[in-house]
Amino acid sequence: MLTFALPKGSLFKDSIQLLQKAGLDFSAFLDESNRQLQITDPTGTAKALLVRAQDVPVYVEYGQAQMGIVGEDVLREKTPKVAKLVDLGFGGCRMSIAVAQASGYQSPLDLPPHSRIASKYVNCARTYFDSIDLPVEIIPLYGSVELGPITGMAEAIVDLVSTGKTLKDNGLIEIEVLYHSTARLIAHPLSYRLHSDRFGQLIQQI
Ligand SMILES: Nc1ncnc2c1ncn2[C@@H]1O[C@H](COP(=O)(O)OP(=O)(O)OP(=O)(O)O)[C@@H](O)[C@H]1O
Ligand SMILES: O=P(O)(O)OC[C@H]1O[C@H](OP(=O)(O)OP(=O)(O)O)[C@H](O)[C@@H]1O
Repeated sequence: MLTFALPKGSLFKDSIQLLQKAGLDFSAFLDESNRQLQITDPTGTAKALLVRAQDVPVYVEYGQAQMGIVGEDVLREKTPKVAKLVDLGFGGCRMSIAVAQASGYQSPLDLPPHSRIASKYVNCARTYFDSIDLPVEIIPLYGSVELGPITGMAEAIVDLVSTGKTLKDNGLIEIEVLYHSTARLIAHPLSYRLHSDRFGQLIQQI
């Protein structure tokens, strides 16, 4: 039986709908009274695990799930050993650097050396600032990263932007886009090679 790791949160509903179009029904996860974290499709041919977005590649890398759906941002941050199969087109957002509008910074190069940068994406942030040779202190956070510059804890943030509303409502502006991200279908590399027919059929349907 094929097992999928599906992300809770922003990508959840689109992931369920996509698999429904491919003939796999995991809509039981949409029922909020159901607290099961693992369900089997009514056809009995596939199973899904409901996990945090950041944990999807972990289940796929370790082989507990043969396939998963996860944002490109998580793949760049975690660099897991998984096969990247298809750009699914939903979950569009960008990884950006933002600062308080009042700070006057218009480019990352305006940031003073040893600035503090708050982020959930510490590796993406580190890679970018290394690439421009600017020494910075990265402050790891787990959410509400926009509070970094507002409270004065950090000069800038590296975070996802989609509509831009969170930045706007908190008086922040984007000064650089690091990359664009959408949801990806990923697979356990060995399973993908061993079951290429089944995977190929499913990818066609998706
Ligand atoms: N505002 C957004 N608009 C569109 N896609 C987004 C947005 N924020 C995040 N995403 C995409 O959805 C994925 C999951 O994000 P989500 O916010 O649900 O989880 P998370 O906050 O990163 O994880 P967790 O809540 O488990 O810590 C991200 O990795 C990204 O690819
Ligand atoms: O540009 P927008 O459409 O406003 O979306 C951007 C917001 O979405 C994500 O936050 P999320 O909802 O995942 O919250 P968290 O990072 O604080 O957990 C991201 O970290 C931004 O805060």
